[in-house]
Amino acid sequence: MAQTVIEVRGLRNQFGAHVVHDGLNLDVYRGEVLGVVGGSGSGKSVLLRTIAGLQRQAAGTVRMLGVDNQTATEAELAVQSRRIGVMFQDGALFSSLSVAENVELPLKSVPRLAPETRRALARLKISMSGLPWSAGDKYPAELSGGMRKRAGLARALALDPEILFLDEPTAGLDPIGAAAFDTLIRKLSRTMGLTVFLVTHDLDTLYAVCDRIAVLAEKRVLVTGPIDDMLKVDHPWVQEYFQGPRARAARDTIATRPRRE
Ligand SMILES: Nc1ncnc2c1ncn2[C@@H]1O[C@H](COP(=O)(O)OP(=O)(O)OP(=O)(O)O)[C@@H](O)[C@H]1O
Repeated sequence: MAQTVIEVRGLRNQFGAHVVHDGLNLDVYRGEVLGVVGGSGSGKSVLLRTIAGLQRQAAGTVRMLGVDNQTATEAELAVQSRRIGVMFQDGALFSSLSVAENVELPLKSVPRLAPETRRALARLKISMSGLPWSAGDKYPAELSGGMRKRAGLARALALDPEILFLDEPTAGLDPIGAAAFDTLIRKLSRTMGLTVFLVTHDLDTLYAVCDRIAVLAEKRVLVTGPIDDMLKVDHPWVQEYFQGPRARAARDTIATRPRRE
């Protein structure tokens, strides 16, 4: 039986009178890649931020890695935050720091880690993210969008997280760069046993990378399941998204692309 690493129950999020989530339930299992989809403004990023501890819910419970975010102590939340990694759309790097310095930053929270070990670990994560060794000395402004994303990924992986949160990892990448990023995510999840919470609009990514999909609509998780199950869901947005011409193209693409375990 798969272990639940994220358990969300009765979640409510709102900004003033604008209710984004209401009665939202979700389970995420250890080692899976969960793709979170939904229309623009359906609350995918807000859900990611709430689970990752970057913002507090108005009501409901969020339990991650056995820690309830409302009853946990500050110390427990600090330990929990070191067990997850978050990669934002544009990498969210500090522009005044080199890539290596950006990746080293989370490692500074590890007590008694010698500076040379920290540097070596940062370089390791940079190469795991598919960047050349030399990229470590570059500043974010000197990198392409795709390289910045990989640098953001390297930083998210710095502390060997158990859960990786990715917000639109392939947005803005050309199709070849996006496919390469999909392959990298799949490889990392399989080799490191990572659980991945992946917010995306990219149908190719859903087909290539995700074990299960969660669809956000009507302020909650409408349905979860493997991508093939989505074709049977009787809901206008789900049908339009998963049965439209782009979905058909993604299915055809993936049929000709070997899925790497
Ligand atoms: N800090 C905030 N203050 C006020 N409203 C917010 C805030 N953050 C998000 N919202 C609102 O919450 C709703 C959900 O936003 P969110 O960014 O989660 O959507 P999304 O599903 O990720 O959308 P997209 O696919 O367009 O990125 C939106 O209507 C947004 O305007």
